[in-house]
Amino acid sequence: RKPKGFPPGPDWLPILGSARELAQLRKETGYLYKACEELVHRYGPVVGLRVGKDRQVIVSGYEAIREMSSREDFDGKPRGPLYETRTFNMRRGLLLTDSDFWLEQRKFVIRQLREFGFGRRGMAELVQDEAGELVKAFEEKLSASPEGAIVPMHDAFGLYVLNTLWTMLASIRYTPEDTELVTLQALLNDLFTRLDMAGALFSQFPVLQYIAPDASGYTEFVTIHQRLWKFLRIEIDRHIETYDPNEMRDFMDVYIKMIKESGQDSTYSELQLLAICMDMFMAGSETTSKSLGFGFLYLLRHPEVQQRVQEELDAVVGPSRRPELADRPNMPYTDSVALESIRMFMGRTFGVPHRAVKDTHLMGHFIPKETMMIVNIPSVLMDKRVWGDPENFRPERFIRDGKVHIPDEYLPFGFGKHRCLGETLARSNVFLFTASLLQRFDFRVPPGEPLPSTQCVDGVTAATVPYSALVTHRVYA
Ligand code: HEM
Repeated sequence: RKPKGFPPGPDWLPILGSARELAQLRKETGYLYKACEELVHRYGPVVGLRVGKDRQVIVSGYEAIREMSSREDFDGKPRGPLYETRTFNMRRGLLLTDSDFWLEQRKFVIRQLREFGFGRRGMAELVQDEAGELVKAFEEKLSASPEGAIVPMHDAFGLYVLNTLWTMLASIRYTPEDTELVTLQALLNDLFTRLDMAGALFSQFPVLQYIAPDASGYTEFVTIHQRLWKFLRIEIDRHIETYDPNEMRDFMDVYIKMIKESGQDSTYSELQLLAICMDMFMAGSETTSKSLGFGFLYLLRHPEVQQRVQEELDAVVGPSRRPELADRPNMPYTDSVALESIRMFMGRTFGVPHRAVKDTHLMGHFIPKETMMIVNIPSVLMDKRVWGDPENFRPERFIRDGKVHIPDEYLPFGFGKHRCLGETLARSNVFLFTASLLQRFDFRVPPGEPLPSTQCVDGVTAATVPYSALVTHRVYA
């Protein structure tokens, strides 16, 4: 039964709830975010649904999202098999935890990451080094065919983005030869195209875990996560074995120190460390690399944007030294290309869901305790009233009087207490990776191929369709 005053939305059928209407809309429009656009059109900015066992509310538009994200009533994170299976059937990590446990852990993680790299100087060096490695990888591809190489771009960045994070976490750099890591990234990417931020079939209809574990995707979900746990566990064990209390090498060391010092009843544990690493692995690397994937797709479609970035690079950096993060204030156009790349990615991706921790109201509607709140970020980042032409890749939209101006409605990193803690690193990576590649190379559509499509692949986070670029060395005048 719909609770009285619950937000308007599709009918609730027995067992299925609104799942059929939502699935139908998704089929017609091709994407969950487009289906939600249609629901907003029909019912308004706060839409109420029931999908299987989950009572869900889709929150859309700047006003509603800002209000929801800034109120403690909605600071909870969803419960249920999807969210807990990934962390050993417990509520662990940072992405999907709440209450005092999450507050304490989030505070600790932010403080320690600042120590090991988020602080401006440390992070700048780290990101610059990794951008250098990325350029080197492209140089190698070109060494075999100096007249130009066809490079798959949609997955060109994952490893290097992950390295910026993993150096801080565990002093590790991976290479393309680390096959288990490359396989894991591919498996997770693939898995994420079959789930979405609103849940998974086996989570909304938990009985499917038992009667149809394979068909509902449950077995695959568990198997891939077990493989990831094993992979991350090896590094944690290595840190425990070589731990020296007098020499803190990275985040893992300080976390282990905290476990040793804080005792059994504290929120610090090896499983929590493993869950934090897993959250970082997922939230930190694929979001940034997919933003870069969207960015380069639009650069191929808009050679004039690429040329303007290169003109700015020539004027500010020149050909003989590498771009640095310190150049960013003098490169508003390239910085805006980074902002626009992230907008194009999150303009098709939902935020991490929240949960109402008590009976409350939002925009005049009654929201019962335990309702899952789905944050429709595309409704703001693709809002015509805010951006005018949101579908167009137009970095100039962020420039006012020659400086970068970020409107309040630019919220790809969320809002409020759960706001993304990797924003600084993500923006730095997208800026510097883009600048470093465009300083050395030109990117064009391979001869005979059409422009890469802007149709994306739906999933937990949106991805570009696979595409390649013809990469050549830049010729300086
Ligand atoms: C372009 C890249 C990125 C985008 C678009 C992005 C976006 C987001 C969004 C929308 C949220 C949810 C905020 C909310 O619930 O209101 C979030 C949370 C989070 N992000 Fe990011 N993120 C990015 C990169 C990163 C990076 C590099 C890291 C790692 C350092 C990271 C770690 C996290 C964590 C741990 C959370 C959970 C925060 C909490 O609930 O306390 N993200 N991110």
